[in-house]
Amino acid sequence: MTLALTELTVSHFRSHKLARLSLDGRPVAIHGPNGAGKTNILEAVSMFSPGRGMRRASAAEMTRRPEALGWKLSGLLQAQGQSYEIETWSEAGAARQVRIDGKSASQIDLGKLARVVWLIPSMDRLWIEGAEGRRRFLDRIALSFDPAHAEASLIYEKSMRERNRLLKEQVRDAHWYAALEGQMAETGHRIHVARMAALDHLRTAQDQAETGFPSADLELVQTEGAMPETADDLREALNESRFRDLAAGRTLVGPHRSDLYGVFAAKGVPAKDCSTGEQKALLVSLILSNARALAGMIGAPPIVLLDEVAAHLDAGRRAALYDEICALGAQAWMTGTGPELFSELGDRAQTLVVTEGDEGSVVD
Ligand SMILES: Nc1ncnc2c1ncn2[C@@H]1O[C@H](COP(=O)(O)OP(=O)(O)OP(=O)(O)O)[C@@H](O)[C@H]1O
Repeated sequence: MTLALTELTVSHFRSHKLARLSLDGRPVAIHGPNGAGKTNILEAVSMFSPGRGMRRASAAEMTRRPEALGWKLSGLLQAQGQSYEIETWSEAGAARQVRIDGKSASQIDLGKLARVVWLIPSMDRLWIEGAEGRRRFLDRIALSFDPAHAEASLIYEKSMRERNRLLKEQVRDAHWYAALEGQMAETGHRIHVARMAALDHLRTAQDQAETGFPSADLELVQTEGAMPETADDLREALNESRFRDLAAGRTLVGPHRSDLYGVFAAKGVPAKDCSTGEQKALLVSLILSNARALAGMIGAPPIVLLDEVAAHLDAGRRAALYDEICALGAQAWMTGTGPELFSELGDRAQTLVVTEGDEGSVVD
């Protein structure tokens, strides 16, 4: 089975006034000069996944300046052996809407059809910078396996923000906390289970891989103590932590205190101490494992967005990446400044050229 966009219309989105793309299911190699609007196309595709897309931008930031009041993305998606008309849009900075085959739907409904995963340049420092980026990276992987993960994360974060507000205001009345902690315990436990399951899927897929990319030993660790094992344990831990949390002015226990620890398996070196190229190769390896695992689970690999990945790999690894993408049958959308970065793909990919025109980006 395949999972691919065969049409994409990008309207008033970032630098694109109106772009109509016809896709044939092959990987899509997009090249053009800096600032032309290549990444904006990948970002548009990422908006078919639940949440704020690969740049985590607000609806207003994505609206084409200066004239537009909103943006719209529509496409024809081949998924689960069928063709779906999918649309998502935002008007005047309002919450993003979704329609599938003309009917109003949720972002998660769309995410169940359009599984999308990505690697973007800001992830280059993933292993070096703070734990939040690594949690987000893992959550995206978990979400690709189960789009409802997005909902659990949203509810958890909302409840935690509210609890942190109470803590900051030094509210000591237990009854204000009980319901919030109940909700945090239930969703927090779901988040933890989904992350552990995602890691299991990745490990299995890595073991089966013969891609020439290094594999990573991955562990989910807690910044402090251990993650409570059940929802009840987490509720109790939150309850017990109240006085400590009041002193800190924030919640100190829960899945928001988890971190993803990675080791370059063959060398036994923590990912953060690997060379820049090795760190990139580890990320590519993880995204390929994600795609392979998902193909095993739902019968089709996800749509894979690789922003400026080709330029950072040597020719051998680039060829290995392309071979793996083609072997998986994934519709990978890849960007680079010149066509030479995609030469190893030959006619296995479709090429789009993006340039800057008088009225915004032009796609040929
Ligand atoms: N809301 C917006 N309205 C209009 N233009 C925008 C908006 N947001 C970003 N842009 C423009 O989009 C362009 C950047 O597009 P994009 O990030 O897709 O470039 P790119 O082709 O991937 O370039 P690079 O090779 O440098 O990464 C910039 O010129 C920027 O000014």
